[in-house]
Amino acid sequence: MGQGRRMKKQGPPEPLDESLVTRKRKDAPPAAVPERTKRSRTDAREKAAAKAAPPKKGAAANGAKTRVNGKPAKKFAPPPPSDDDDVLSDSADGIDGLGDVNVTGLDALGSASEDDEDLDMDDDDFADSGSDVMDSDTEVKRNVMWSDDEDEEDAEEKLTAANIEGLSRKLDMQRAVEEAEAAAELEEANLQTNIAGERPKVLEDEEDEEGRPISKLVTQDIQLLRTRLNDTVRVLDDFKNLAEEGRSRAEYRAQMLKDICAYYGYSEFLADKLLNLFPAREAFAFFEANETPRPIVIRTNTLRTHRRELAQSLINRGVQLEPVGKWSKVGLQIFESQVPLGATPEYLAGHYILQAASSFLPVMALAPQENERVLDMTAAPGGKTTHIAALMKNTGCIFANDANKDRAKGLIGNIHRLGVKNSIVCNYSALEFPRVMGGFDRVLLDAPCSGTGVIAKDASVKTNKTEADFMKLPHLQKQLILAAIDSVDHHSKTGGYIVYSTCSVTIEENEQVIQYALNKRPNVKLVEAGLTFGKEGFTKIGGKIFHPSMKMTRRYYPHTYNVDGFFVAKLKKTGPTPANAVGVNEASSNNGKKSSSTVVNTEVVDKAPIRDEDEDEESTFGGFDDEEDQKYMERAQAKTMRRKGKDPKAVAPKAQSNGVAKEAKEASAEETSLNGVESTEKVSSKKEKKQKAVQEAPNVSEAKVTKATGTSKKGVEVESKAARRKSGGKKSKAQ
Ligand SMILES: C[S@@+](CC[C@H](N)C(=O)[O-])C[C@H]1O[C@@H](n2cnc3c(N)ncnc32)[C@H](O)[C@@H]1O
Repeated sequence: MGQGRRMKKQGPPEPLDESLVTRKRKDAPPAAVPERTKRSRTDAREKAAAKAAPPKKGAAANGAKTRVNGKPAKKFAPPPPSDDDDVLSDSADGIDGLGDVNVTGLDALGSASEDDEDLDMDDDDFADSGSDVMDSDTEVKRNVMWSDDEDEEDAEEKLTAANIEGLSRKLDMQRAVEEAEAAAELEEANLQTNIAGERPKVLEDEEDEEGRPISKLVTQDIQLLRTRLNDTVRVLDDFKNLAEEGRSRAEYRAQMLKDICAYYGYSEFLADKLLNLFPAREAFAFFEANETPRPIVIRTNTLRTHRRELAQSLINRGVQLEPVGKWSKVGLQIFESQVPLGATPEYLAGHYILQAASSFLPVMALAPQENERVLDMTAAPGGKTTHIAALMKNTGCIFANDANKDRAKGLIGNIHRLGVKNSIVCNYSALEFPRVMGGFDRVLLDAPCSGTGVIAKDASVKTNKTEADFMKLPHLQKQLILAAIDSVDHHSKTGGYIVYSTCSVTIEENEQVIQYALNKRPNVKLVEAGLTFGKEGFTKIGGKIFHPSMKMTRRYYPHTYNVDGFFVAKLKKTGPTPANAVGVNEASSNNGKKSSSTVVNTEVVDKAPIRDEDEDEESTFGGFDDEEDQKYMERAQAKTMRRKGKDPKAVAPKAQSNGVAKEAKEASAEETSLNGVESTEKVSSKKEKKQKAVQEAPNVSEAKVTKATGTSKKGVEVESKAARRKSGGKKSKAQ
């Protein structure tokens, strides 16, 4: 961390200090340069670093040291195995941040939050956020922060004198450094900012064959490059007054893109994609924030301890910490540690897990209740599964699934260490759900993604993502979200929710996936995620228009909340998936192999009850008995008719059996059109009756019961199965 960088808390930002808006990062004191240069991938920056940077104090690349503003780096043991891993790639462990505790210091550029509604959403949050919490009324604030989730008795306790002293010292130092930095930056900014009214000369006169300005700075002077970036941003901010005559906005944007690639080391493809997300100034802040790691955060495992107890134990070991913010009851932000956080007795005893703050958010949105059945579709290494278990107080049942066996081992390790007792680990492609199992009260889909929200953790994302990735990943994400929706029981008395999250900020992986789900599944709607901060999802961007309810989704950025970039959406399932809906896996591949379930296009599995059949039953099941099926179908039809007030005996048996599929279709259509509580009850009782009929039927095996339920529910499926039976085909595994 460079000198002068401010230790900033995670969560909603403190109100902006307008006087700082003109501060420029380019003017940061020299010590800050190597910090940025550390992540540079360009020759230019390496050269500049060699020229300008003093030798680095305490490299943080291995995440082995924690240090606080200007303090000498303290020895810090290597991090523990990944607890929190939100990127598909294994390299992006949530604990990379064990390196420098750092902040973006981007309030100077922070126009991002100026229009953020959340600014006035929860005043309390702001009371806690910001680096100035430890001023003279530190203790008062601290008590406020601690008291929200713990016993009153606890709330009255004080932190140990040692910790308070340590924190006070640290804050004094921070404040001094910050003030000096602010003064220096302002002074330099005044010097360097063009004289009022003068238009900065940003664009080169020479042009390439496509008419774009040719930059001569890239390999020459990193500081000048940064100055030009600053100036370009200023021009784009106030184009009318600052642009050179005859120059277009596109020219300045092209210049900015080029300079961002050169300065931060992005591929042009990705830089362009990210640049498109924000206005110029905010984009600059975003790129800049990706150059510094997010603060280290641990999540208290409330299955084993309380946050206060944990904090006290760690303080006694020389860890300086604070509650992460009022928005979380379990997070602790680590400022400095004398001990390896991944090897303390508390860690080994499962009292906490190292987890990025933003990873708390999807689980908070999911809000699992005690005694529910929850599916965590992509669970490894288990940061969120174990959080879900804690919120459920180890009751109910969590199915923690991951397609990657090796990663599932880490998941099992965390489950054991944290004392989770209500979880079953499975190793399926999530695309196989709900065929594997359905009827969940809630499903979390923390989807594999490109990791554009965690570039600070994994700088390789800057260059290794291609256009193909942004086609393949969204494709998978779209299939996964359909599987997630179809796995939820819309009858659930307590739930019926799906949470979709990614640690990416791209539109393709977020809003577009949700829009796809809304299009393909009319039986879901977006609902408020219940998170106290976060920017609204886009309803309109770059010519794309999304459903107005998309604003209920939440976006998180490093530069606005000092957390990893994240996206969270919460959906409520309001009815069964229509039988004619597009099935999961249609034309999709599963790890390169065509999924077995592609066989039946019409089969959209959406079943509330869990299938009882297991592998053995599946393999020994010898096919359907037409006669027996006939009896069952007649019985089911009779029930349906009685329910509708008709007398089944008044209808000829042949007509009855012929009418089965039609009735089933009608019932399905009826269910589909139902909405809201009242209708959910109707559907529920209908389904219960169906199930009862099935259970009452003599000589019907468990396997058949499930099949039969499915048959009566899905007319289309009846037809395709009947057709297969007629052609003599045996039941395939895919069925
Ligand atoms: C973002 S990480 C999940 C992080 C996890 N939720 C946590 O909090 O620790 C995405 C996970 O999805 C898994 N995955 C990728 N494709 C999958 C699929 N088709 N089915 C199930 N899991 C998959 C990856 O192995 C990876 O562990």
